[in-house]
Formats: sequence, C-alpha cells, structure tokens
Amino acid sequence: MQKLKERFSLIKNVVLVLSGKGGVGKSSVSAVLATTLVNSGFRVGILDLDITGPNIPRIMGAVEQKILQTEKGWSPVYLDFEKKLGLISIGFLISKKDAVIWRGPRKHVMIKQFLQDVNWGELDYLIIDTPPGTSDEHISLVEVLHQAIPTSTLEANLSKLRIIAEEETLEEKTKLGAIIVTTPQEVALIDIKKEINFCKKVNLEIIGLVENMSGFLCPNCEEIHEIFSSGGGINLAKSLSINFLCKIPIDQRLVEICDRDGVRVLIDESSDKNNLRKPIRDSFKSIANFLKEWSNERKINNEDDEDDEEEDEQKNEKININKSKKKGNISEKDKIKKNRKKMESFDF
Ligand SMILES: Nc1ncnc2c1ncn2[C@@H]1O[C@H](COP(=O)(O)OP(=O)(O)OP(=O)(O)O)[C@@H](O)[C@H]1O
Repeated sequence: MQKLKERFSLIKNVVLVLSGKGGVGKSSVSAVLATTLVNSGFRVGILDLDITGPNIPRIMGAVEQKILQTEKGWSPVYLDFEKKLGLISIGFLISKKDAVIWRGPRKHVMIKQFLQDVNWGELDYLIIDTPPGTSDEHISLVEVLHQAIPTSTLEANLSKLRIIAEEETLEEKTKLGAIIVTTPQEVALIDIKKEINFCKKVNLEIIGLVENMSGFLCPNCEEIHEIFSSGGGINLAKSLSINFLCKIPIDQRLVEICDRDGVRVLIDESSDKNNLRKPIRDSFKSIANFLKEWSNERKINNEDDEDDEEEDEQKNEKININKSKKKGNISEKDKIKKNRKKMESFDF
C-alpha cells in the first residue's frame, strides 16, 4: 500500500477515460489527448487497462515495443527522447487469448500490479484507458485508486482527519477524475447513463463528456456536416449537470493517424505525418484546456486550506474525530472492507 501511495504522490492528475459502449473512440481520444498535453509541455503517461482489447500500442504505433523490468519497477515504453510520453499496456505483456479467459480475481491482481509496479516517476497527467462499460475491472481500478489517492472517499476522509489530528500539514493531493466518451448515437442510450451513475456511486469526479464522431469533417474543406442527429451530448450534459468538453467530428485523417501512422507522429515535429486537421486539433485543445483548469482548481482549493473558513472547518473536524474516537469508531481496515462491499453491491 505504501509503495502504491508513493507512486501516486508523484502524479498530479489521474484521468480515467470511460465509455458506455465499445468502439466509440475511447482509445483514440486517450491517445490524441495525451499527445496534445505533451505538446503543451506536460509529462504524460498512458495506462491501457483495456484487458479484453488493449488497443493503445497499435494506435500509438508502438506494437513492437517491450516493457522493461528494472529495480524500480516496470519502466514505461517512451515514445520521445525527452521521455515526456510514457506508455504501459496490458497488451505488451499478455496475449489476447490469455486476457479473454482471465477471471475476476486475476484481473484484480493484474490491475493492482499495474498501478503499483510501474515506475512513472513524476507525471502531470496519467491517462487511463479502461474497458468499455462498467465491469469488475472498473470496480478494481477505482478501488485501488481510492487507496492510492486519498480524495473524497471514506478512507480519504479518515486519513485527512488523522493528519489533522496529528497536526501535520495537508499535502497537495493528486486529482482523480473521469472523462466519458460517447457518440451522438449512444447519448440517448442507457449505457452512458449507467456510466455516469457508476462514477457517482464510486465517488469518481466526472470531469466532463466528449461527443466523438459528431458530424463529418469534409475532406476538402473544414466544414462539419451533421450527418446524424447532433447536440444530444450537450443536452445530456446539461440535464445531468456535468461539463460538456467538446464535439469531435468524424475525420478521415484522424482514422489514418490512429489506424495507420500511429498517434506518436503527433509529438514528432519533424514528421510530415504530423498533420492533424485544425477542427480536430481545436477539439483536443478544448479538452486539454479544460483539464488544465480542472487541475488548477485543486491548487486554489489547497491554497484555500489556509483560509480562515477552512481553519474553522478543520477545528470542527478535530472536534468530530475526538468525539468519534470516544464513541469507539470502527478501524480503518474495517471501513475499507465495508466500502469495498458497498462498491460490489452496486447495481450498475
Ligand atoms: N473522430 C473520429 N473520426 C474517425 N474515426 C474515428 C474517430 N474516433 C475514432 N475513430 C475510429 O474508430 C475506431 C474505434 O476507435 P477506438 O479503438 O478508439 O474505440 P474504443 O472505444 O477505444 O474501442 P474499444 O471498445 O474496442 O476499446 C478506430 O478505427 C478509430 O480510428
């Protein structure tokens, strides 16, 4: 557990990329978003946890690469000289046939190992590409992440109270949130609502919704043709009070980059294939800008910790923890067990 916490203390933001259904462009969005953040000067890691279909090595153009085992843990595959973009995929380690026959407990162990044993070093963003829907893998992932990153979970509240009780200063926290990728067709379906429900139930902040394959970008000009119904994503986001990050149109060049050239070309200034079209580039910049704002909110909140109002709150919390100590509160281990049972009992 200590090792897990140490790893994540070096990572500023952890972003899960989720989708209600397969094939909506979750991996493509994760990959291009990562390169957009790298081009803005950030250090980024992509963790591909899609056990049943780990596409990231192929999409990035890194299928032949191997993960190295070092004294400090698994070393990510780096796609640039400056090591600003690291990549770990379950696909580097297992064959597709093996992945499909894995049962729940084995997947849980593997997910925990991936979160604990990869030596990312310092990262601005860790982008986690997850399997479609809400499965056992998601529960395992969120559970381990909540242990690694004390945020707003029960355990987090406990550790926060403990820190205050011991009169230590609060450290800057790693931010944890999720981006949900959908398509105009999927918006009306129940899957995406299940995904949103999942996030709420497991205490995972929803950073926002991306509507992918929304309209068709003309190959000859930069006009976007609305070939399907559109606007569903914005309306859904509004009705559920979540942020709408952007629409990404269908674009032939994006398919070529994801399926043929490899997204790594987008961080290679010297490549003549580094030519994402402007409307697509703008969509990804919108997501990246939103992420930057979201990340900064944490810093403001932490600065706020020093405010008088927050001090009052801390005093109240101290009083509460003393009260609960007197009442003979159940142990932290029991709380974690209880929390896990709660997560497993959700009907997603
Ligand atoms: N905006 C887009 N325009 C054109 N093609 C796209 C777009 N987004 C994704 N695609 C294509 O759609 C296909 C599926 O994308 P991707 O593999 O990213 O989906 P996914 O949701 O991760 O799928 P899976 O459920 O298998 O993990 C790929 O061929 C990709 O190139």
